[in-house]
Amino acid sequence: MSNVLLWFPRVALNDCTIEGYEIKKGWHVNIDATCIHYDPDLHPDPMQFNPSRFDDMQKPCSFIPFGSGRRTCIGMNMAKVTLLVFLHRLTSRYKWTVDDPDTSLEKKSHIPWLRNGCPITLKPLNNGK
Ligand code: HEM
Repeated sequence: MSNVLLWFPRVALNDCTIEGYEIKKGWHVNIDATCIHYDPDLHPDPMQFNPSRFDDMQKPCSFIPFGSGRRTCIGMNMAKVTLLVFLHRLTSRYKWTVDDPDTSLEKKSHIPWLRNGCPITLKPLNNGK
């Protein structure tokens, strides 16, 4: 599962131990969202495009595309609504034809892409109105 921000930083306010790792006060810690999103223990078969995986309750902090905690993305809800409207328009007003059915992925700078670039053809339904 791809995420926009690959990792985000935090500064430890106190000495602490997380899962056996000692972290000293003042250390800069990067939360590696990419690593979390590709962990097969959290997301079985993580390279598979499977929106139904979100039907089940997720373990806390296992899916963090908008970050987590006090500095969570303040645009999260705006982004979700914008994407909802955008996708609704694309799916309800156009007929989609996938030009190349190959679903294999390749990685570019840690981010997985469809190898074929996902060529599709959109034809407006009802003249796009
Ligand atoms: C799909 C769209 C977006 C994604 C995936 C995204 C992702 C993120 C992530 C991962 C962070 C860091 C959170 C953290 O450190 O815990 C962040 C921070 C932030 N985002 Fe977004 N973002 C998106 C859209 C937006 C939009 C639309 C806005 C504004 C209209 C926005 C404004 C901000 C701001 C101001 C912060 C800094 C918050 C802080 O440090 O307190 N983002 N975003």
